[in-house]
Amino acid sequence: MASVLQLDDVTVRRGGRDIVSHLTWEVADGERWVVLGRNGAGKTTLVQLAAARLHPTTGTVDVLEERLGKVDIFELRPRIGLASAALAEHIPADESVLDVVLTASYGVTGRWRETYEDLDSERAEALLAAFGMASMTQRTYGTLSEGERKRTQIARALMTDPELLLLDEPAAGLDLGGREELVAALAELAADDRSPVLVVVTHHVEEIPPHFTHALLLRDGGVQAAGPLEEVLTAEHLSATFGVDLEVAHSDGRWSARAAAAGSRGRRSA
Ligand SMILES: Nc1ncnc2c1ncn2[C@@H]1O[C@H](COP(=O)(O)OP(=O)(O)OP(=O)(O)O)[C@@H](O)[C@H]1O
Repeated sequence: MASVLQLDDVTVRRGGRDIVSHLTWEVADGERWVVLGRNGAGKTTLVQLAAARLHPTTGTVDVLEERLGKVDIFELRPRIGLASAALAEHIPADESVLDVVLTASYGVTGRWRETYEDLDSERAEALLAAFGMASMTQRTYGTLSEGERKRTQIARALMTDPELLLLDEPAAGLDLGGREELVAALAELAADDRSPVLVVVTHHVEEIPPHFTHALLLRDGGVQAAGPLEEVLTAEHLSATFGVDLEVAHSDGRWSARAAAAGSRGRRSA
């Protein structure tokens, strides 16, 4: 299987501190990854590296078999879909939902003088429909609920038909219904062979969609554990990652975790 992401002994130094430290991680074609870790663990920094928006201080990063520092990043970036809070801040509130998705073809936010082909519009509409937004394409982005905004951002990230899709905390700020709708949409995406390789950052194992295959647990900028979900999402690994004694459960493709009951140390599930 082709390597989609290959980070080798990567360190990112900021403010005199290593915020990612000697990190090695490989993602292959067809895989669907979740990245978990406590606040400040380095998840967003890792996504920035994978999105070719940040270079490592030391070590090497290959994205879609292109080495950062050697490849023209403006040719590489359209092959990568990214949805993050930082990018969403640049979406104008008065932009129509359809244009939010359509402008991704030009790597811009905010429509100006670009001309779009009918095929582009059809694709944008189909993507919005796939995320339950068919009836809202003419609404302005500023009038959407947080859940609707998140689904619009993912449709936008898919517009360029990327080979790698990176979603940084797509469920942040959603209510329970919104989270479940998003998880269902991501499960459908994950189950489809034609989908890009997926990497989703989250704080909560409850947000891992069915059909996801692998997990990376980050702690203090390094790898706590990485590999197939069932091997990585153990009570031991998650407890070490979050610094809390946790119990983990898994059923019907969904995961949950909570603080271990007093006296339950040593008889954790999963
Ligand atoms: N430019 C910078 N200068 C100094 N420190 C930075 C810089 N950017 C990030 N950091 C620090 O690096 C650490 C990792 O940040 P990052 O945003 O990658 O974490 P995260 O795991 O995404 O956190 P969260 O879950 O809170 O979003 C944090 O402690 C953050 O304060």
